[in-house]
Amino acid sequence: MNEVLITVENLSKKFCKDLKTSLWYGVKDLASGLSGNRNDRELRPKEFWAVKDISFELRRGECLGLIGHNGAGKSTLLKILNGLINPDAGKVTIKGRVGALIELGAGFNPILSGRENIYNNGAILGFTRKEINEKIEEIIDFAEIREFIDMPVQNYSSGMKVRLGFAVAAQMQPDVLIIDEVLAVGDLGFVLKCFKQIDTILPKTAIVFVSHNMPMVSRICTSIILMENGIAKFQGGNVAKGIDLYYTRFINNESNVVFDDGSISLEEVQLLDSVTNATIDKLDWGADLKLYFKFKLKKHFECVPHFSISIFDKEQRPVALLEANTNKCDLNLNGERLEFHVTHHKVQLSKGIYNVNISVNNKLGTDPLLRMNSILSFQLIHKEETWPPFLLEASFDNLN
Ligand SMILES: Nc1ncnc2c1ncn2[C@@H]1O[C@H](COP(=O)(O)OP(=O)(O)OP(=O)(O)O)[C@@H](O)[C@H]1O
Repeated sequence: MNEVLITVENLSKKFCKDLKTSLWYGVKDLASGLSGNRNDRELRPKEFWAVKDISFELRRGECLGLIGHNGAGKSTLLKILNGLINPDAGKVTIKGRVGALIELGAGFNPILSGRENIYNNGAILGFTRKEINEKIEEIIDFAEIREFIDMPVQNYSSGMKVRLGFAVAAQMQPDVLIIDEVLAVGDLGFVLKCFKQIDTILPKTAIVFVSHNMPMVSRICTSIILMENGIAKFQGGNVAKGIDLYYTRFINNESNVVFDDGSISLEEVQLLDSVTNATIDKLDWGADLKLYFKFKLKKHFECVPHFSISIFDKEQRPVALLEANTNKCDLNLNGERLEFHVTHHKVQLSKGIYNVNISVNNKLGTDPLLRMNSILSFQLIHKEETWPPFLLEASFDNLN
C-alpha cells in the first residue's frame, strides 16, 4: 500500500456572517488566546461552521473529489489544506511538496511576467533556480502560452492564467496536488490535456479535486466527500453513490411550458407499472417504461398530432428520445380528450433520476403545438452504481 500523504483529523473552520462582529470576535480571541481560555469548538452568535469535523486520509496514487452545493465549504477546506487559512479546530498533516491551483490568478504576482512568476512559484515550492531552468520550457509548452510568456500576468485572459497555474502546479512533480473549480475556465482542449496530465502524475501523487462537473469527478476520483453546510454528508470510495446523492438535492419536479399555441394542453401524465397499470415513480432496470398521457384538445384536429418524448438525466443531458408512433400506439380520439399509452420495453438506462419532456407537433412534425419540460420524473433502480447513461445487458460467448 502506498504511503499516506495527507491526514486530516476533525478539521473545523467557522466564519462570522457579519464583518463588525467578526472583527470584535477577532479582538476577543486575541485576548482569550493569550490567556488560554479560547473555546474553538463553540459557535457564538452570528457564527457558522464553513467546515465541520472533516477527517480523511489520502495516499499517493489516490484522488479525492470534493463535491457539494455552492457555499458547502469545499474551497475553505482546500485553503486550509494549502495553508492559506488556519483551522479553528482539528489537524492537517501533509507530507511532501504541494502544488495548488486554487483561485484564478492566486499565487501569481500580477505585475510580473508569466516567466518571472514561474520562477517565483518554483522557488516557493522549494526548487532551485537550476531545477526551474530545466523545467521551464516544459511548463511553457504545456501551458501553450509561449507568445505571451513575457507579458505581465495581469493582462492574461482567465484561460491563460489557468493554463499557467496548472502547468506550474502539475509540471513541478508535486507529491500533493490541490485543484479547485478553476480548471473549468480552460477551453475543452486544455481541460482534456489536464486530465491526461493528471492520469500521468496520479500514480506518484495524492490529488484533492473540487468540482461541480460530475463527469470529471467520476472520471478521475478514487474517493469522494459530499459536503453539505460544512459537514461530510457522504464519504467513501463509492464515487457513483456520492454523485447520485449530490444529484438528489437538485431534483426538479416542477413542469414548465416552453411553448403553447393554445390548441392542446396536457392534463395528466403518469408512469405506470406495465403489468398492473398502477401509478409508480420508481422503475426497476429491465422493466417496461409505460407512460400514460391525457391531453385536452382545444380545437378540432383532423388527425392525431405527433408526440416526441425525451428523457433527460440528472445532468440535464438528453439520453433518449421516444418517438411515439401514433399509427401504432393505443390512441383513443374521444371528443375533447386524447388518451394514450407509450411503452418502451426493457429499459436499460442506468440507475438514477430521470426527467421527461414532451413536444407535440402537427402530424407532419413541422409546426410546434406544445412543448413542456419536466412533466414527470422517475427513479430507475438497479443495485449497480454506474456512471455511464446505459447499463446494457450483453451476452458472453466463450470462444475457447
Ligand atoms: N473569509 C470568509 N469570511 C466569512 N465567510 C466566508 C469566508 N470565506 C468563505 N466564507 C463562507 O464560508 C462558506 C463556505 O464557502 P466556500 O467558498 O468554502 O464554499 P464552496 O463549497 O467552495 O462553494 P462554491 O461551490 O460556490 O465554490 C460560505 O458560506 C462562504 O460565504
